Amino acid sequence: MVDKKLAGAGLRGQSAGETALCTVGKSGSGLTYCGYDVADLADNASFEEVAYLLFNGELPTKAQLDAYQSELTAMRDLPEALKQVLKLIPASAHPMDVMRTACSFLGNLEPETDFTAQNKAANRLLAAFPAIMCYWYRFSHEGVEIDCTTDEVSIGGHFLKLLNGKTPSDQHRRVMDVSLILYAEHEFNASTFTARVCASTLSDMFSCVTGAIGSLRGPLHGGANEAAMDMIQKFSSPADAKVQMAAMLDRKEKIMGFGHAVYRESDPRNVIIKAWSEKLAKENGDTSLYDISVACEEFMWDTKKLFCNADFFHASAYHFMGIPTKLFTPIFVCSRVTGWAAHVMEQRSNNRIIRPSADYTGPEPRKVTPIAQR
Ligand SMILES: CC(=O)SCCNC(=O)CCNC(=O)[C@H](O)C(C)(C)COP(=O)(O)OP(=O)(O)OC[C@H]1O[C@@H](n2cnc3c(N)ncnc32)[C@H](O)[C@@H]1OP(=O)(O)O
Ligand SMILES: O=C([O-])CC(=O)C(=O)O
Repeated sequence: MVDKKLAGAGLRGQSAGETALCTVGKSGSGLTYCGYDVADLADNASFEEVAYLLFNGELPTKAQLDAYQSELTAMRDLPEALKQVLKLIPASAHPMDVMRTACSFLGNLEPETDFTAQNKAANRLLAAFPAIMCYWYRFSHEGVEIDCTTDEVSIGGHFLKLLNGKTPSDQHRRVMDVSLILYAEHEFNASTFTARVCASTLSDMFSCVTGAIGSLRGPLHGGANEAAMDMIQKFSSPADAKVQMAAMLDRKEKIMGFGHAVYRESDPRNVIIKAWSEKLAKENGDTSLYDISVACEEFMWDTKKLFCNADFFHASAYHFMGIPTKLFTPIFVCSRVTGWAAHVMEQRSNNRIIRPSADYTGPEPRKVTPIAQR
């Protein structure tokens, strides 16, 4: 019998194509990238190794990784014209709109002229996104025009240094690295499917990624980490969290950061980022927000059998590292661009335009009544 939750609207439970990139809810802990368990990658690899894996199908050797990191580092700076555009975007804009506009604009300046340039386009976006986010944020919020290059080797460290203007701790660098690994790829989720649909028309990489950013922005998808933060900050204690969440459920509100379209009992990314959130809370000497988050997790499981997805403990973990809440979902972009681009490449390698059918529910065929008689 078909699981009710995996049937019905939203194409739930239906296969919409093939992929060699990822399994969700199948083997190992429930999430694999090119055959590697995400927990194994989070323990034993860097985000750049994962990006290389997604783009090439195999983990790099040390020499390949060094070359790849050098290539990415050289692509970090932003063109002057893009900086000018970023300066025009007001502080009141949502950073996801900034990411979408900047991605699209970079596609005007450095178009992917043909598909032989797809790796270059993907790597350019991967290298440039942290600077795009931080250049706009620091100019619009602090009036500072930052240098978009840093001496940080990792993308996570580079982002933290651009954001704070100082060298991050090893611990914060590592948490960012793990976070970027956890968010990198997730099969046919809404934003990746957007990218694949766009790719299936033989469109360019920048258009595919721009569309994907728009899909990730919503609170039912990547926007949930920001929404979860807004929610937990309103709770004054674990007991208050439970009272307020019960009221939210009575009002039939969705609790952001809980539930999943595919996983049924847990999201394997949660246990990993939750452990880092706890470590960071202790390091900060204030575990109250972590304790509130744990109370939310217990309450949702006890009352609704709903579990934390990848987004929930990312909220407190990022918060403990001093990252502004509105940048939470853009960080997801900095990571998921690897999965999106890998899927675009995969779609192109065996393409047929994605064009499903619809079940018609409208009126029976009828004749146009002349406008004067309607
Ligand atoms: C990285 C990511 O993108 S992970 C997802 C991030 N999104 C969120 O955290 C937003 C909150 N969660 C949700 O809205 C949903 O769980 C989704 C969008 C992730 C999945 O949606 P669906 O596949 O439709 O969920 P599912 O079929 O499991 O829902 C089962 C029931 O639980 C309810 N439910 C699911 N999640 C939640 C939630 N977070 N809060 C309250 N109720 C929920 C549904 O409304 C549904 O109730 P019903 O049977 O009375 O209609
Ligand atoms: O798979 C999904 O539907 C959403 C998700 O967890 C992700 O994109 O990481």
